[in-house]
Amino acid sequence: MSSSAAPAFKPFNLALIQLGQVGPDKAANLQHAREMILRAARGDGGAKPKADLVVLPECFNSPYGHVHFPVYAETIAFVPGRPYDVAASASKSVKMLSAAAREAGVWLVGGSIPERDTTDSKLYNTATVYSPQGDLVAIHRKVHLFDIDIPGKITFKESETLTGGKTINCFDTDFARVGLGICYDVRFPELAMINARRGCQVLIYPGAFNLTTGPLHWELLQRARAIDQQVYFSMCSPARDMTAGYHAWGHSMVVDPMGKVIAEAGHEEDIVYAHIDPQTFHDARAGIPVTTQRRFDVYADVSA
Ligand SMILES: NC(=O)CC(=O)C(=O)O
Repeated sequence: MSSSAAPAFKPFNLALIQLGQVGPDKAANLQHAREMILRAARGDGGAKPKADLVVLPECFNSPYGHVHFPVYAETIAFVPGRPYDVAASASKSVKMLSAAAREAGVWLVGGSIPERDTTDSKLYNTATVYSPQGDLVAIHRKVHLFDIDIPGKITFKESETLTGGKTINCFDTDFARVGLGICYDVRFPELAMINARRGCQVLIYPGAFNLTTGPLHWELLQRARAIDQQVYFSMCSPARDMTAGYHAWGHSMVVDPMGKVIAEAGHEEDIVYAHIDPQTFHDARAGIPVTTQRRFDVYADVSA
């Protein structure tokens, strides 16, 4: 987590890969993700502007489900602030993502993958981030585990095999400070607030809502976080696959700091592009100055 001043917010192009074909064959998942990263970075062969920052969805290299996490888990052993040797990494996913970011020359939020910690063998749902040089610059372990039980609809218990992360994470690019979360983390405004109060102008959460919670909450939560923190907020989902064990909602989305949805996918494989304009961010904060109207004399500052 950076404690320095955030970089000046500059315009940039964001591309979300709503990845399809995520099946049991990890090598095939990685190969397909790589092709889509290169395609997204190049603006779909020139049809769209080239992307500066590309995002993959939650659990892009493995089927989504607690039984799969131990089988697909990879060790990463990233220590913030220390140089990371991608070539020596045991993670095939890290190697692919690093090479793809470097080849495409883009910042890359590499969705999330099941991760096994090298010291205690605990499993995490972990996002990794790469610079255009292919350096692994940040990770985020999903803090809030997706444990829900809606009778007759959906029961899911990530905590059967996963442990929740303990840190709040962001990274600096040459155009913005970007805060990270993963899926269920969006339901906890504190995480978004802390990253926003630490200077993030953009919050990105790989995610995979489902056919029960997606229609009601996916857009609402993103617009809520965008408005209450006055930031760009974006979630990137896998495409829906009704043959898979988990049916993702899709609808990868980008919301501006006024709460307007500026880009949205359907439920099939797609790449969604959005131009991120800092003026909207500055106008939102100038016009509705909640960032300077907080009453920490009345309630606690959770970001302190
Ligand atoms: N999959 C998740 O982590 C969260 C989700 O689907 C929801 O909150 O709903």
